[in-house]
Amino acid sequence: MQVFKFGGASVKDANGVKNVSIVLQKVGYKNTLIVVSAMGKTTNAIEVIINNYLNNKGELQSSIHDVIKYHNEILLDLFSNERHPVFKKVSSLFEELKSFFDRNKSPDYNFIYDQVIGYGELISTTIISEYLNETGIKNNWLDAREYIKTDNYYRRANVNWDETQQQISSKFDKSILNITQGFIGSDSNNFTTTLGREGSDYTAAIFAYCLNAESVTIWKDVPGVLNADPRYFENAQLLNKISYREAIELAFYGASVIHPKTLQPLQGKEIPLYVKSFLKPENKGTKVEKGIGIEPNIPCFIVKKNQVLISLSSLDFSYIVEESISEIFALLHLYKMKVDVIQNSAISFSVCVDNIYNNLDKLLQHLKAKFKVTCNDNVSLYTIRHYNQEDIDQLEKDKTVLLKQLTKETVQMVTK
Ligand SMILES: Nc1ncnc2c1ncn2[C@@H]1O[C@H](COP(=O)(O)OP(=O)(O)O)[C@@H](O)[C@H]1O
Ligand SMILES: N[C@@H](CC(=O)OP(=O)(O)O)C(=O)O
Repeated sequence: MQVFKFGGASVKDANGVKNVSIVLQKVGYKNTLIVVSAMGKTTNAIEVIINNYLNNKGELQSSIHDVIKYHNEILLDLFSNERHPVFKKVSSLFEELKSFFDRNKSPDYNFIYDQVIGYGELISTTIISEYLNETGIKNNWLDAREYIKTDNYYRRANVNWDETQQQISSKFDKSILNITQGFIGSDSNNFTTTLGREGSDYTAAIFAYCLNAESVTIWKDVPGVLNADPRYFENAQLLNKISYREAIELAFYGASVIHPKTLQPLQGKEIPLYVKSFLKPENKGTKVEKGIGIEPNIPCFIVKKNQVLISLSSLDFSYIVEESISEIFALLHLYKMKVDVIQNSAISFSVCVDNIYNNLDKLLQHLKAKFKVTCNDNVSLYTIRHYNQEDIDQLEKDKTVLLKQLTKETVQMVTK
């Protein structure tokens, strides 16, 4: 049993979908589960729909129409016969989405978000499943929400492993080619939940764990895991092999090529993870497995743009120690801030965060009641694993370093 994951970038247009079929034919698809994300930037587009529903009703219909149009163009390119049942299936999914807005009475943004955002994945898998059937790759479409069971912490739900294992063990047919959605699950009341942005890799790992799969392959627009994001660093090099530990560290520091939660279930059962190019599927890519370090052994660079550096000091020169630090962390948790780096001294505390859920203003308001607060937004966080001084000097050139932290293996710098 193997699990394949195709992300939004791999199915951003009709050619991408056609390429999924080519990849499957080249590498084989016996006893395979395919996990797919929403097409291209659909998740961002549905976020716009949700914001319009809540704050800008006048734009709601046109933002829905944009997403329908994008998918219709892909459908028309893939299916020459407009009477093909896929057209009806996709339009009923859009009808369902719209009818949620008509019915909904909840004012809870996180709940609304999760009921709507997963339509990107439901639609993409419907289109791809039908297209593969059309090209002779017979497959079975599964609703991931019937398998991935979670709590109701909407937008970053936690997996209920026992329930999920039970659903997968009792219902999943390993002998056929299955296709399902990444990113979504459901709670005990069967409301849709999501696993956090970019969570489809994690879905693949959850299924792999519960199915005792032999491997997971994430198909990417890059040759594999590189020692740096090629969008920001020239001459990024392919890492042939990395250990789970190293991959967890890279993902944790923000290497967006693998979702951070993905590695933990895989390493638990020593299921290897391959990261390969969907353009050159025959190439080896990167293998993540049990073992030591990285091969080749070179420094790895990670950059997270658009972060926020919050610096706090006490109003009355009292120490910022255990009690106040735990209070600060409670607020960071409450506002779902992703903490990147912290640094503290006697009367000051700095934290660099990723404001993923747009709660910064609320957090700052809360903090200002207790601390003197300064905030630098739009800063970049650079991390180098296995650094040397030359790399640091190179990075620091032309930048203002606001915070720097070194350990034996890792240096982190917040820069403006
Ligand atoms: N260390 C890295 N190695 C390879 N790619 C990286 C790395 N860090 C960041 N990336 C970026 O991740 C991108 C792939 O992720 P993403 O676009 O989210 O794909 P998907 O939609 O398939 O999930 C690459 O195009 C690359 O720019
Ligand atoms: N579609 C979701 C889940 C996901 O994992 O997407 P991708 O595989 O394209 O990063 C998102 O954009 O967050």
